Amino acid sequence: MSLSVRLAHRFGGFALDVDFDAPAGVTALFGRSGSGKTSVVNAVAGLLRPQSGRIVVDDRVLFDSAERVFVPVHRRSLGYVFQEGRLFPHMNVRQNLAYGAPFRDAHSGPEFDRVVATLGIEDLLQRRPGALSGGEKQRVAIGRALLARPRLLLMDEPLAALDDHRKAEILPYLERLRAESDIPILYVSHTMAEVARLATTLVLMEAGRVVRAGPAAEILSDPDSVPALGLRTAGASLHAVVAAQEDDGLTRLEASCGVLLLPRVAAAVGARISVRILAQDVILSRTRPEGLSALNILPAVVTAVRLGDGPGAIIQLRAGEDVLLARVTRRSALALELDVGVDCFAILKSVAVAQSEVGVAG
Ligand SMILES: Nc1ncnc2c1ncn2[C@@H]1O[C@H](COP(=O)(O)OP(=O)(O)OP(=O)(O)O)[C@@H](O)[C@H]1O
Repeated sequence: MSLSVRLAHRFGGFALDVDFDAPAGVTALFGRSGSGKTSVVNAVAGLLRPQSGRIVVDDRVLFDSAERVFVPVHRRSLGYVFQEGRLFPHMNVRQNLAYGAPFRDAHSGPEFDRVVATLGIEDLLQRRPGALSGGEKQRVAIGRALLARPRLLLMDEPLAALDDHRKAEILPYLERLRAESDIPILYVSHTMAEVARLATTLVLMEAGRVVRAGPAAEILSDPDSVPALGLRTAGASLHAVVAAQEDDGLTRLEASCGVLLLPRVAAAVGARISVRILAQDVILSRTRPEGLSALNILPAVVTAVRLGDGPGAIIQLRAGEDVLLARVTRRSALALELDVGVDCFAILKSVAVAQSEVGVAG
């Protein structure tokens, strides 16, 4: 299943002009406030009628300005999850889940059981929304959207109203949804950690336009995307298997480039995980350093160098089968002669990896 979006629309001085495809998996629309993300979602939902363009889900045309096709909101078969769960307060969770579902087995049956289990809401079915936490409400809202059997799920900042703890609690459910559902999910966020963890496809927006679109891992680890992604949040993901939980509170991970030791990662031994390493948390050395407190020193090869206009540089590295980014000064990049093909060592500060940066490998 897939979504194809091409649209142009003008609101006063703001011009929206986008063209992208969203295959199965999570397609994140990422960009600054006011870049046009919500307007795109509204056009796909049928809440905004663009001045021109074409929107197709699978083979179904939802909008085509040339053919004068505009399918109204209620006939688009889309699931929509907002920032606030918007559940009915007088209904319990089971009734909320069944609301709007076109089939009788929405109340019970295998489809119902599967959705409820994916989202871990089995124990909440009799409760009313007033007795749920913010994260639980969002899980129910996602379940309700799924039980309506949508062709596409639209999620506009679904975690924005939650604190970091609740966000971390709900992210594994979204990862499970990504793995188990073949419905494309269009996901709006301006939180890079969330996007890096969930997105399979990334659409970067700036001032109403798409500046990059494609596989998320590729764009996130490309030094040329760093200006659009933000210097402080730029980074790449390492894939690893949890090898052991050590007695001193560290978790031993095995990645293709070597062993990593991180503060306790809440995952079972044998689990495949991905760890996001921020570019600003990587130091480079041409020789293997001795006598450093850092535990994680990985052999790597420079694969790209991007010298910015200012004092900084972004270095892309290959470490085993993974790609890393390092942010260093232009002066260091030149002094260390960090050119493409050069062997070096990437030194990671183990404390730098927050729990929210550890996800299930997609
Ligand atoms: N109905 C409207 N009438 C006039 N201008 C609008 C309308 N809807 C959106 N805009 C303008 O279009 C631009 C894009 O807004 P949009 O909400 O799509 O951005 P966004 O990237 O989702 O922002 P945020 O992250 O803050 O939600 C903004 O400048 C906004 O003021």
